[in-house]
Amino acid sequence: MTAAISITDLKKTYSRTWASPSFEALKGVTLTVEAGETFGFIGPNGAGKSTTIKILTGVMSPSGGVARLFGVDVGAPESRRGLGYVPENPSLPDYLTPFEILSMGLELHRHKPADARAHCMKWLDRLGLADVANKVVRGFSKGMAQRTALAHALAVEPRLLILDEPLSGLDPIGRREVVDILSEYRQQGGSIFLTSHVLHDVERLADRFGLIHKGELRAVRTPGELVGEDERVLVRTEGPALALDGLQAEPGGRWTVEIARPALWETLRTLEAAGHTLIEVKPALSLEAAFLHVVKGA
Ligand SMILES: Nc1ncnc2c1ncn2[C@@H]1O[C@H](COP(=O)(O)OP(=O)(O)OP(=O)(O)O)[C@@H](O)[C@H]1O
Repeated sequence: MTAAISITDLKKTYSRTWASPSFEALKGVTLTVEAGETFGFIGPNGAGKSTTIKILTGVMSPSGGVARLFGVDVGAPESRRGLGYVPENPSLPDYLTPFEILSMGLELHRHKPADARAHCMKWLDRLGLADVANKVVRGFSKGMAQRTALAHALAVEPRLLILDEPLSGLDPIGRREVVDILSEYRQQGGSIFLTSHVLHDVERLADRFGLIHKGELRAVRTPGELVGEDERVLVRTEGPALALDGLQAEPGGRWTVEIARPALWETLRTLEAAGHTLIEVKPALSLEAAFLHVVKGA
């Protein structure tokens, strides 16, 4: 089957301006995202994530290499057939309503559901926007704008969703809802390419992660591989204060401590002896830990 995304030796150099020298933002990235796969593109600020997405979506051209969507070079407009794209800060026409924006999306993509009105309302409702469906988007919060852009992308029933930091403007409940919606899309066979600074946000969603740093793809891993590589665990408890290295207070008498895996049982015994109740133990799958580990080992 043709890959949803195939990128070979992709390069981007931003040309010199009066204020700054030329800059190599992508130094030859190669990766493949299979149809039906969810790929998390993870990296710190300035790593080259948005540059990659802008090339994939035809917003800018590469300086070298090849990128294809479903086998079609991204330079050709046909490559964007069936593509749903949500940029990091979606700029919506602020004189339109969410309903009008979704309706326009259907027209542009020539997507003709049996009842277009009901179809748009279904997606607005799904993204928690039914109450504001007919209000102009001027004055919407970043989260609401992001939800509108996501509803717009999903309403065209895309075969590929490209999402730049889709969770960044959302509160924790919003994040969970959007992760659920994306999981559903994925279960129905959709392909997703999404970026994030925060591994934790996408850990439930992605089949594989690509770790990008300074314009280079340092590693591609499954969540299982990352957890296996991570030798640190996070313990959360509730109870009285005690002297324990690295123990940090959270609101409401709760505590967290990140420790090396071999120290787990001893730490648990210490916390239990101090009268603590265990809330959770989980791999300390922080971006930093996983990323440093992989980069060091690469
Ligand atoms: N138009 C531009 N001109 C010059 N340099 C640019 C331009 N756009 C991006 N860059 C630089 O290219 C590098 C990669 O930027 P990019 O936006 O792709 O990173 P990112 O991984 O998406 O980061 P963030 O998480 O902050 O969005 C950064 O150092 C950035 O400053």
